[in-house]
Amino acid sequence: MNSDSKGSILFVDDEINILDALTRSVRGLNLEVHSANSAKAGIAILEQKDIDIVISDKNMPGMGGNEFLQEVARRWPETVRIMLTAYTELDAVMDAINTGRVWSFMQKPWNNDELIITIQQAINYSEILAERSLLRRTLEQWQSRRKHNFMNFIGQSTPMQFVYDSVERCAQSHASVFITGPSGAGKELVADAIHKLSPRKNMTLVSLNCAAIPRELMESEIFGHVKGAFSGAASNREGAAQRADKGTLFLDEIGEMDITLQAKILRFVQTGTFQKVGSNKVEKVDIRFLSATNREPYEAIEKGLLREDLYYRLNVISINLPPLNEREQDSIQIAHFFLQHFSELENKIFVGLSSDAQKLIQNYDWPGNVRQLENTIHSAIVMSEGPLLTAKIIIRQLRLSDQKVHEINNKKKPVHVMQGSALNLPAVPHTLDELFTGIEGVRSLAEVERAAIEHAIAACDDNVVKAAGLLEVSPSTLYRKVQQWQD
Ligand SMILES: Nc1ncnc2c1ncn2[C@@H]1O[C@H](COP(=O)(O)OP(=O)(O)OP(=O)(O)O)[C@@H](O)[C@H]1O
Repeated sequence: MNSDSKGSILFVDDEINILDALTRSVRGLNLEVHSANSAKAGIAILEQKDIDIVISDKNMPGMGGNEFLQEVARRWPETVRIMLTAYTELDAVMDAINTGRVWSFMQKPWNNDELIITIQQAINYSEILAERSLLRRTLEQWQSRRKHNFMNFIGQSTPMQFVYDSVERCAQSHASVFITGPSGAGKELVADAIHKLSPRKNMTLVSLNCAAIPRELMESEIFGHVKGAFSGAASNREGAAQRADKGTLFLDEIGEMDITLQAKILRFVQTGTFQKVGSNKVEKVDIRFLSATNREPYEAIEKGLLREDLYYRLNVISINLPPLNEREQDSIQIAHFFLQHFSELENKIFVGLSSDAQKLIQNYDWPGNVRQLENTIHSAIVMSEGPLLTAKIIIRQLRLSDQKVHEINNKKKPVHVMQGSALNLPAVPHTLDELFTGIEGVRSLAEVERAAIEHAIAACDDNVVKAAGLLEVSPSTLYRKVQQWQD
């Protein structure tokens, strides 16, 4: 196609004077025009050129228009196909539209204005098809690169793909990483994955939970102490700093660390040097720092729980873990994984989750995130017998009231466009009544149109020609629209 033409068109007809007339009719449209006097010659052109629109006669010697357009649909599905027919064979043309061979039709003798409008609509449709196909290819590529599981993580949701990507990207560097996310969402798992994928993987990852260690012991836990540094310090002791030398130090719940100790940590992070408690000797180590909090960092800074300068030092790269209830279908996958894991561990025979259990797991909020799901499945397996893990067992473990169960069961989770490898059409209300209720009932015109058409077709017992009559549009317009939603 030449670069400034608006598209390319191929006319196929066994009558040369028709081909000439068609070519003349589209002269003003700035199209690259090809013509062929048989289906065979048309296919030869399609094999060589990039054709956007094909207009073919229906009745030709040799391969007829029907068969020809079927072949075009099979081999060049993105070429828009229009049938030209001298007869009012509406049923045959409808069948061709219905089965996707044909997008629209023109009757011979044609009206020139109508022909131009149909071709202009076909050009627009062809552009939509090209854009959609590019989008589909991009999504498919992205989908195929999606990680189903990553390191010790289960889950293939979109937000987790970002987490996996960030972990992979930052692991190789020396940069400090600050991990945020609610309790039990997998922050420690992130730290572990970064260390295992880093050049430091053969050295030690030392994890310190700042919330679990008493404040007065924390400094000694990190830097170690010398004999007699404080009462009870009966001998020299190495701290996490020394153990993590050439490796990684993970400071979990950093917002719980004593604020005065945070000043020492800042110096340690800046210089890599420290002194054991009770010692004047300055020691130097080579450490990569990872830290985490389940608090909102800026709130912790405002409340005076986290030093701002320390936060900026530790937060060269940030990774945020989404709560479990924002991870599409991950909760079901994780539940299956733990079901198998704990069945083996506890020597029980559980083969799967019942459908009501899956619905409950999918709709429940899991305030304690993956840890709560893990513990719930574990306790459910211990406290019951297989072979199916049912909603009833989970409800008992979670101690949910009837009211809560009712709320969970009636919750509507958002529809996720990508599931498995197929692309699902977004859900659209199927009746007009479902549309117009309050401000939330305001819909796009496309949705309203689709609902009106679906309503008409259903009301006419799937008789499209009758529905088209009631809607005052042509049946081919209706077929075209229905076909577009299905593509
Ligand atoms: N995506 C996941 N797939 C499988 N297991 C997971 C996943 N995320 C977390 N877990 C498991 O859930 C439990 C809690 O994870 P982890 O300790 O990493 O959470 P956390 O965010 O560090 O929690 P806290 O804020 O309480 O320290 C662990 O047993 C971990 O192995």
